Amino acid sequence: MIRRTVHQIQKMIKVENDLAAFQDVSIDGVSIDSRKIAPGNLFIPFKGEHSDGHRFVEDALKKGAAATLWQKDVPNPPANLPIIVVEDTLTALQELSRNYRNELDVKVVGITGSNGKTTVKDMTANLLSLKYKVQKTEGNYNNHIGMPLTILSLYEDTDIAVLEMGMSGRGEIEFLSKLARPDVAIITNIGESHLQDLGSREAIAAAKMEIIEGLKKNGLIIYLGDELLLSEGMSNYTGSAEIKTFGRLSTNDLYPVELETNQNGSTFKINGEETEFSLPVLGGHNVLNALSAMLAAQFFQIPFHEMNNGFAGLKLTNMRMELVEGKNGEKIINDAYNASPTSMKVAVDLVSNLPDYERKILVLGDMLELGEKENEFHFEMGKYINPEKVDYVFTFGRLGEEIAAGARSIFTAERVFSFTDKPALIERLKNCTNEETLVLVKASRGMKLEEVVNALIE
Ligand SMILES: CC(=O)N[C@H]1[C@@H](OP(=O)(O)OP(=O)(O)OC[C@H]2O[C@@H](n3ccc(=O)[nH]c3=O)[C@H](O)[C@@H]2O)O[C@H](CO)[C@@H](O)[C@@H]1O[C@H](C)C(=O)N[C@@H](C)C(=O)N[C@H](CCC(=O)N[C@@H](CCC[C@@H](N)C(=O)O)C(=O)O)C(=O)O
Ligand SMILES: Nc1ncnc2c1ncn2[C@@H]1O[C@H](COP(=O)(O)OP(=O)(O)OP(=O)(O)O)[C@@H](O)[C@H]1O
Ligand SMILES: C[C@@H](N)C(=O)N[C@H](C)C(=O)O
Repeated sequence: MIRRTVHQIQKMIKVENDLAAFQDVSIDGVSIDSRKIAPGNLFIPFKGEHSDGHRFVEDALKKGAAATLWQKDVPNPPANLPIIVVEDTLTALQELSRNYRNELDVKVVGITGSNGKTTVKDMTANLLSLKYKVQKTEGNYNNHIGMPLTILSLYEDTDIAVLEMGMSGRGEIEFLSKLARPDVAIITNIGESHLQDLGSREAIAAAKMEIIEGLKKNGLIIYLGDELLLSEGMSNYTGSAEIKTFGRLSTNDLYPVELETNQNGSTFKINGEETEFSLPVLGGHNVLNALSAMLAAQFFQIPFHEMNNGFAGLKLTNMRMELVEGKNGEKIINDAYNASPTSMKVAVDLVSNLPDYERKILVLGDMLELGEKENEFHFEMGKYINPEKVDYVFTFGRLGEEIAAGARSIFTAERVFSFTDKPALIERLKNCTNEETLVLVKASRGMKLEEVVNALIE
């Protein structure tokens, strides 16, 4: 992580006060939360929804912070302390990370897309770790605050940084890409996430393709070639970066052959290779995610035939197709981190086609931020479920009731239950499960459906 003196920091960001007395103070890492200060940190206070981080500056210093930023418009900065006054603490965080990134000899893989960013980030980091010292976005730190923090956590000797770039509006990916200046840019897919803000899938695709704006000239663009919005958008690309596509279609640079999925994961081969790859994570969509990671690893001279070792120990960030067991012996796929129609259909397909379960139950909640067609998306989701492959449908939330309505148009009524009260759903669900049952739990982050999973486990 970043290690610089106050003297050096003064050259990296615009400072508004005299720091002569603190020139040799050395910072080691950055924190935005005084409750998580590590010795030597630079504390960066933000004004938040509930409180102003400036209230915790002295506490942060007492807890071992070496120095702290202070936003100029906040009155009464404590005197005679290593306090660096700046115009705006968020801008200062971003500029510090931009300049730190440019001082490092690190290569960067930037990942965006509607679904799969975190998964592809984990896969790519695993493959690159076969040969390089790699750091990656932790958790979901992928926005205008999280990504700069990730960059500032990089060590001087890190070879490759794998950075997740998230967005919910136009211009956000361009900002992140120009800050991180990736060598490789991956666009996982175009779904419906953030339709509310962007208005159309075309606009979502355009927003994701902003990742090219900061891409190095001799870099590589990797995208889902099956997605027409991307292949059309990329047909206008006139830059000098290389382009590689992945997908199910054989028109892609990389595509799976002999793909088999089961309850332990998937096995597959790729065009032009004899190696059989084994992916220990559920879902055919994760094979596509793996292909994009493989193209990134190939760019850094890791041969395809060595990549199985990178998949072997793969553990995805939690709540992404996470298989756990409940108290009744039921298997639960905890896919509760987030949901959009594309990702929910992929999860329903997986459960519908997994063999060896006597009973399959879907627990589906609201998919948020879908805009004015949200009811239609949910009703269609309900109609998408196959009553010959799924036994019961439980829904949670206001929009979940639309899923139930859609399901009831093809299921008999006693197989569809809709709830707006989580304890009631849990109670009913517990009476439906045993060791031969498979349960899928999935909804948008805001629904916190992991609480259902936790209730089944505890
Ligand atoms: C700045 C910050 O830390 N915000 C987090 C904080 O928010 P809140 O406003 O509630 O803070 P408070 O008012 O409580 O406190 C103000 C500050 O004071 C600090 N502090 C407080 C108490 C104390 O004793 N000591 C202190 O120092 C405190 O740390 C504050 O800095 O808490 C919320 C709840 O935990 C957090 O959610 C909030 O985090 C914000 C949202 C954030 O952006 N955090 C980033 C680090 C991050 O990357 N978070 C990711 C999620 C990113 C995300 O949503 N990505 C989207 C796509 C991008 C959309 C983009 N348009 C956007 O706006 O995000 C996606 O779909 O993936 C994560 O947490 O996983
Ligand atoms: N290629 C894909 N196609 C469809 N759904 C996917 C794909 N990859 C992952 N998913 C699903 O999308 C959800 C989120 O996965 P992941 O966290 O990897 O994506 P993300 O883009 O980081 O999500 P978010 O933007 O919500 O943080 C999970 O339910 C996962 O199963
Ligand atoms: C935080 C935002 N980017 C997001 O993921 N929204 C989903 C839909 C949610 O919060 O549920």
